[in-house]
Amino acid sequence: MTITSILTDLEGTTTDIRFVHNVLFPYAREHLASYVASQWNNPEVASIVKQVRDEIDDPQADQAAIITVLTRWIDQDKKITPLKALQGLMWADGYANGDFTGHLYKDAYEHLSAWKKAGLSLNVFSSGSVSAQKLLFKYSDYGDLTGLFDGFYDTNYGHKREQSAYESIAKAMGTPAGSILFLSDIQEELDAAKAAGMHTCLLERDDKIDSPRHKVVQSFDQINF
Ligand SMILES: CSCCC(=O)C(=O)COP(=O)(O)O
Ligand SMILES: [Mg+2]
Repeated sequence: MTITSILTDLEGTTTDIRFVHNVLFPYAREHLASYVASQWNNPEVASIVKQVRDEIDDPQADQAAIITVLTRWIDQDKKITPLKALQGLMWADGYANGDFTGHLYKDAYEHLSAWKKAGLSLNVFSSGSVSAQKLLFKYSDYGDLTGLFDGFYDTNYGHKREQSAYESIAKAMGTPAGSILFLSDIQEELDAAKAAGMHTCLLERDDKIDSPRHKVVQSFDQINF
């Protein structure tokens, strides 16, 4: 197989799931009410509020109702596009204030850097918004790594367990699916990517994965192509 491009998931693949669940999500939950209240008239937030109202099919939902819904979605780890967009906006403050830096496994950092040097195209597909993806790499544990990447894709291209999302991303990348290697810790995401014609590799960072349907590795050190 000739791989020219990498498409990688973040949480559980390049980045410790505990950073996302124990640092990023609680930060967004803690700041949600004050952020929505203070930014209510900000056009970007107003557009997110409209998307939330559409999602819950309640065009009259007031500020308190919107905050309640978003808080519930955070608690349920819902991968809903307007929640992800809002989280990205809130995390910008946390990163800029130095409250946290974006976690990246050392092996991911080393291999992404080496692959870039070798001429591969590097791309991200995460449920986190494109802004949130860029923040994680701009303020990463290894400094500003945004320059490593050629493309960032989020759920505006479709959900990560849907084949059509991978087809749309391959099209946007201008690369045949058969030349793309998709990396993820979630089998259903890899199933969808494989159905779209991509090569796949399953990252098993912490827990053993039962009956793997894809090539399994414990770190980027073991990825060969
Ligand atoms: C961009 S960092 C935050 C990640 C996030 O919000 C999330 O839901 C994780 O999704 P992933 O698709 O990277 O597993
Ligand atoms: Mg993941």
